[in-house]
Amino acid sequence: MDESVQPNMVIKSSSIVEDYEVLWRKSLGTGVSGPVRLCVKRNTGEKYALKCLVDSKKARTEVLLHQRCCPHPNIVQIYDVYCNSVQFPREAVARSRLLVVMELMNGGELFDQIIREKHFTEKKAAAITKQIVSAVCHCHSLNIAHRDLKPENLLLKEKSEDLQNVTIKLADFGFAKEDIGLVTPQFTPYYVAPQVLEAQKQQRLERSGLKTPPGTPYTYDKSCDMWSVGVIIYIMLCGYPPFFPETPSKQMTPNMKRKIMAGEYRFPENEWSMVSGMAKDVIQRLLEVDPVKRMTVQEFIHHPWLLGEEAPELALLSPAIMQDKDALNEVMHAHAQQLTAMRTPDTSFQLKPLKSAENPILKKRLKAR
Ligand SMILES: Nc1ncnc2c1ncn2[C@@H]1O[C@H](COP(=O)(O)OP(=O)(O)OP(=O)(O)O)[C@@H](O)[C@H]1O
Repeated sequence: MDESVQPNMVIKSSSIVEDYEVLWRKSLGTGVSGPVRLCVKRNTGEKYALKCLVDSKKARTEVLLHQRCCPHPNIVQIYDVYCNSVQFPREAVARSRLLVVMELMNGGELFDQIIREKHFTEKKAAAITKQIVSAVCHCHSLNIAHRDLKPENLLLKEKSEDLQNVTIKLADFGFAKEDIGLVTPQFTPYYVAPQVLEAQKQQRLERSGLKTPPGTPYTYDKSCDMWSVGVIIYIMLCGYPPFFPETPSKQMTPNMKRKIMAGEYRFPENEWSMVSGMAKDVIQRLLEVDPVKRMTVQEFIHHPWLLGEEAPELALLSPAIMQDKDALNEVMHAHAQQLTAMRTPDTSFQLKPLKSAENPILKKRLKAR
């Protein structure tokens, strides 16, 4: 048998070069897992993007969850996956790698296109958001949280003069997670207690053979995706992020964490006076501190702002502000850091086992048992 099969995933063990010509030196972009390369299907001449991942449980989860979310018009499509032994120059030995053939996104990253826009308006920002939300809605309805929603992972199908007509797709499922709300109780911050209850309810439903209804349940990881969408909209509308450190910093400062936890951000008059109240309402609901109260994707998809009917046609200041490449890189770095912080379980909230409690009243009670 040529293929190893996991539910929803077919991995070919035949050599990729039989089917595709891989242009190993042609990098389309680089991430932590190395360059994404160009490849051409031999029997059609069609071009694709190729991501090479060292074979591991994590890599297989990435591919599996990405494939589960395909096909969708706003998610980068996976066409083929191979598991081949590959040795790159400067490597001592060959390594088993997953070679993921994806649709080619020729238009680059979303923010690079926004910078080039001559007349970027709130209406366009709403149209872009609609596509992003459609992708997120699809993932969440399958109980998959993306957890790495950042501008670098929003790719354009092709280059265009006008963002209004371009298809935007979500890429990179490297941090995606099946999210049915199974949060280990000892790592659960107190404020997410309702979702633990919800998760337990869902577990009971699943055990009894009932399927999880689409769009539910509410869970922490999904709410993080919504927070990210809020940050991305905020930046599109004004050109800078809602939360930023006073001085440039490579690390996430305690003060930054405090600001995020307290929802401490503003709508400075200079850039925001030209933005509608409806857009601000959307941002406020997405940057809501309490993940339980934060707007879900199901709620957002019906929000009138997404229709863009009442959005002003005024040219926003954001493209000009984002042209400062260093500042923009700092913005993207800060957002990536914030996402990392959100993905890390907060061990400071670990609940002590009852037996090790120092509380004298508890000790007395335990003795009396
Ligand atoms: N389908 C595609 N078509 C064209 N370019 C792509 C495609 N997928 C990825 N790229 C380019 O390659 C870059 C890295 O891709 P990707 O984010 O999937 O890799 P990664 O190693 O997981 O990165 P990260 O460091 O963001 O986790 C992207 O930012 C983009 O510029």
